[in-house]
Amino acid sequence: MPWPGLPVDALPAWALLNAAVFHDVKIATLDGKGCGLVCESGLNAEGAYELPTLLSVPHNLVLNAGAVEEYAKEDRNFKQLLDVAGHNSTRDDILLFLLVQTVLASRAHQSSVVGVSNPWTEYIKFLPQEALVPTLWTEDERLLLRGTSLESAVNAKITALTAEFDKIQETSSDIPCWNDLLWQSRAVSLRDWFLLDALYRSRCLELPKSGESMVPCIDMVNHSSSPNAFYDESVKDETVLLLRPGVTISAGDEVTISYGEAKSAAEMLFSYGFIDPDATADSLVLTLAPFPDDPLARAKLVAFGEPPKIHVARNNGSIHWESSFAYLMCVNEEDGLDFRVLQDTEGNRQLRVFWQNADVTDQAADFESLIQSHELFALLRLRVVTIVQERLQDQLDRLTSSPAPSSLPASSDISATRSECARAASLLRQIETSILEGSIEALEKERLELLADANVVAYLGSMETANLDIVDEEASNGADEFS
Ligand SMILES: C[S@@+](CC[C@H](N)C(=O)[O-])C[C@H]1O[C@@H](n2cnc3c(N)ncnc32)[C@H](O)[C@@H]1O
Repeated sequence: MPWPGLPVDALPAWALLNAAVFHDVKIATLDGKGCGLVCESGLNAEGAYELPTLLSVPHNLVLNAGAVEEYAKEDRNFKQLLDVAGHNSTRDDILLFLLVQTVLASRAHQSSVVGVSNPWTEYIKFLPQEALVPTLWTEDERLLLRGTSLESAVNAKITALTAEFDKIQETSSDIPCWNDLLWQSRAVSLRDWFLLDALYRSRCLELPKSGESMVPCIDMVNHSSSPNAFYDESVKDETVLLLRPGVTISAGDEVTISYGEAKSAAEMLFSYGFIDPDATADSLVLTLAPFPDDPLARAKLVAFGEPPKIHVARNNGSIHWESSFAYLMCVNEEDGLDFRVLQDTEGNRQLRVFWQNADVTDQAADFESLIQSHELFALLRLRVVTIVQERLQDQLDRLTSSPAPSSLPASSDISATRSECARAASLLRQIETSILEGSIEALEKERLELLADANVVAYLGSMETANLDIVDEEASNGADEFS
């Protein structure tokens, strides 16, 4: 759709009309970051009893689950759309609302029987029409993520977004007014849906009272690893941007908040389209799949109930990793694992998980605790460490065998990629390579320690003897056949 746009210079007029108040700050265009908020005169929160307010936004402008419901009460056509295509999550409902506002904004000069205008119909015109999040990268650009933890995450998100868009089209095409407005005139494309998703992800906030929300004007504030401001909800239910305690800022300084100190480089790039090398948590998350030849693989996945993952983090040089599924993955029937399908009196069938004859269905996601007291815990831990180490090694091999953006010749496809994407991908690759190398080394150390554990040595010794006995037996059976 022709994306509606307004210059950001017009934002103060919108703010005035809608009672959003800027105090000593203004919107400005900043190098490499799009728009941002800049201080107009010096402010000081040192020893202040009341922290200086930089921006206040009335509650009626906050876009959250409740606001979408309220809008649906005013607009029965939107209610119909929401009823067939929404009500799955706050995010989905907000995206549907934004989709409608965008179409209304882009058709402002044309008469339409659907859609009630509201402050967001205008505000959406100030939002950027581009976002550097990888779901909006070109195919060539996405190749730069090969081997990083974002490779599969971005592909999965693209598949999910495409399915969402197809579903909205399918369910709303039966409603004549929405069919006319959204689909028949081809007003909306899949790329629009990707952009709305990117805008939502990079601009939504978690407010103490209003929950997951988009807040106009406050969503213009950029991120810094040493932020000078923070947002909150006031007693009057306004969303306010306040100067941080103890902070002094001068005219011309940029006002910034933190988008989350605990976010990894991959999360920052995925949600916001940039990586702040000073402020990302040294961590990564990888998917984990059960052994392809495990006959219990399907049951384990169903019992676990969520996509299996490995989390790795490095704090002050020491590695921490966690993978609940790896514990379930490494136990089998001979260890005491069992699955039974039980049927209740109403005929509903349910998969139950048993560990050493006890029903542990409710603890299936925490097998680490369940096996702590097992006499062969060290052996089970060795299996888990080996699984995790092999998965990380596979990832590292994939990462290092795909060429880094900077090592590609100018004539290669890299020239078809934007430099911001190449820079971000290159930084992500460096960060993840270093975490993977450090983690593999730590896991190898633990693996060697476990191999020296007395119980493990005794168990492996007994297995070797048993194997030799089988070989002897087979050899003597073979001799019989030829005698
Ligand atoms: C909440 S919006 C902030 C307003 C945005 N700059 C604009 O022009 O509308 C978040 C987006 O701003 C940009 N951004 C914020 N902080 C940044 C930073 N420190 N470095 C680079 N880009 C940043 C990213 O594009 C991010 O997705």
